[in-house]
Amino acid sequence: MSSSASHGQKIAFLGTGKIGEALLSGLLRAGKDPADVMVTARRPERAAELVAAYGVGVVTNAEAAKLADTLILAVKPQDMGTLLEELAPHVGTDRLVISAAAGIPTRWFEARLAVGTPVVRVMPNTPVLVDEGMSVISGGSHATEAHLERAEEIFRSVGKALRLPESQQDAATALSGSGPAYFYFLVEAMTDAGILLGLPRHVAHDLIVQSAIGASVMLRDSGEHPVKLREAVTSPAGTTIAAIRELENHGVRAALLGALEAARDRSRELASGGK
Ligand SMILES: NC(=O)C1=CN([C@@H]2O[C@H](COP(=O)(O)OP(=O)(O)OC[C@H]3O[C@@H](n4cnc5c(N)ncnc54)[C@H](O)[C@@H]3O)[C@@H](O)[C@H]2O)C=CC1
Ligand SMILES: O=C(O)[C@@H]1CCC=N1
Repeated sequence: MSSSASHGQKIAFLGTGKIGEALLSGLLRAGKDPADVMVTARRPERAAELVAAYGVGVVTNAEAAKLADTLILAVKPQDMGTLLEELAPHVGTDRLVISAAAGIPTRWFEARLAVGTPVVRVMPNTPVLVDEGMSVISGGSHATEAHLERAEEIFRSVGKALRLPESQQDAATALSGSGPAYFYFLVEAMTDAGILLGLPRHVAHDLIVQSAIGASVMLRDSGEHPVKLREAVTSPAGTTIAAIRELENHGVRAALLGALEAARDRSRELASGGK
């Protein structure tokens, strides 16, 4: 991973909840100087926690706009309207505004910021906490190649970053933004299945988690199609095909198609910071 994430540039996190803190910790691990990082927080106790854990500065949203070169907005889509009202008068067009919010398009920010302010939309995911994030990046109408590279440098320091047209952001949100949750859900359900089969919970957990890690590394590194990898596990008249038949009988594939479509649709609904 890069050890020079936006070297010397000052970065502010506006909203330091789950994803904001995950990104913050990743940037610091990648070598970013805490003196160049600031956060904003609504509650003083939260601010104190972040200072104690990371040694970064705490500022107000307006101060962040004045002090930081790059502003990473990581509040809920529903809170973005209030944040922008507070922030917009202080953001110069020489700042880069990066939004990590689901759904909200760059044009929504551009309409609220001074004309010409560069905006980049990014959909990261929580594995940025372990430097295995997947971040999808799209530029708004005033974002130059240099702005996109600055955003890429930040998000590459905590995993992979991929540029996609903004029209594909809602789909990317459904796949990689929410994606880790689907795997956790599966692991949780399969651990319960282990309990049903009589294994102690910690044993079931360890068996499934290591299987997930092994399968993930093979998916990434083997160059094989997932169907091939599954076929290699599925012995004739064996155990795996008995399980696969149950999954097919219960429409798990169709459920996944429907689930990701629902996530994509919800992202679209959040386009205006909706409820
Ligand atoms: N959690 C995830 O896996 C991912 C979340 N996102 C996006 O990141 C954003 C944040 O999501 P989470 O971290 O899950 O939510 P969260 O609720 O954990 O964090 C949001 C934080 O923003 C703070 N906040 C709200 N208004 C503020 C304001 N005006 N000034 C300063 N701080 C303020 C809240 O106090 C809270 O700490 C959302 O827009 C979401 O769509 C994107 C990718 C993945
Ligand atoms: O659930 C959400 O809305 C956020 C966006 C992607 C992952 N978490």
